[in-house]
Amino acid sequence: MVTKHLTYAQIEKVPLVAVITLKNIAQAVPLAEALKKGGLTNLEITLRTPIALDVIRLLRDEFPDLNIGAGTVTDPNLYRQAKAAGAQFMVSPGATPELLVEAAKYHEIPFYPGVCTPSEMLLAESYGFDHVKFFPAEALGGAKTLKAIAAALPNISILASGGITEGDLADYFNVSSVYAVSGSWFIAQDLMNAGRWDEVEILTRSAVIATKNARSKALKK
Ligand SMILES: O=C[C@H](O)COP(=O)(O)O
Ligand SMILES: CC(=O)C(=O)O
Repeated sequence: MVTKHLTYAQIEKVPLVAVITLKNIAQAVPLAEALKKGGLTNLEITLRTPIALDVIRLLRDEFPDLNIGAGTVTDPNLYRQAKAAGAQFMVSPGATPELLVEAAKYHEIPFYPGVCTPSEMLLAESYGFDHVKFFPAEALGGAKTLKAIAAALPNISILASGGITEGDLADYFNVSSVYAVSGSWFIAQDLMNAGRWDEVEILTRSAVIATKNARSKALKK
């Protein structure tokens, strides 16, 4: 069983991860600044664009106080490249045995294998990963599905992602095994393209406050 890493604990402090896909590297620093001012510290840079590894390197240099991870880490080679770029955590939409073996070599870097089913959760756990990403959460039935799974697999911690918006947060955090959510609903591409960073900051602050409220209400139950 994986011990609780520093970065798992860091995500748990503000249990919200921004999922960021950037095509323009000039947006990286102003976006990270807006997210940071809004109170968010966990940034997942998806490896879906050619600049993604450069963005990770840049943000690690510029924001030593933020938790910068890599998303869409779909094979061992991408895992190694993201590690070399300085990613502090790794996320995948799904996982192959080869990827799980590679990630298991570096348990100091938290890895969230993507899962859809209890079988995939058990497979991830058998490689030592008890924190997984449930993706695409809303399309898979969202909190209702997770509640049913948590009844049988209460020790697998869930990062829920995919189609989640602010109004869904209470439902997710009411599921005992959900420890964090991730998404992009507060990072509107049109605001970024227009350089309206103040508005990104406002949306981020709202998402952070809603996340903290949803979790603290759930913990009091
Ligand atoms: O990694 C996850 C998703 O791409 C984030 O989902 P979202 O863009 O639907 O919030
Ligand atoms: C969707 C997802 O989990 C990823 O891109 O990493």
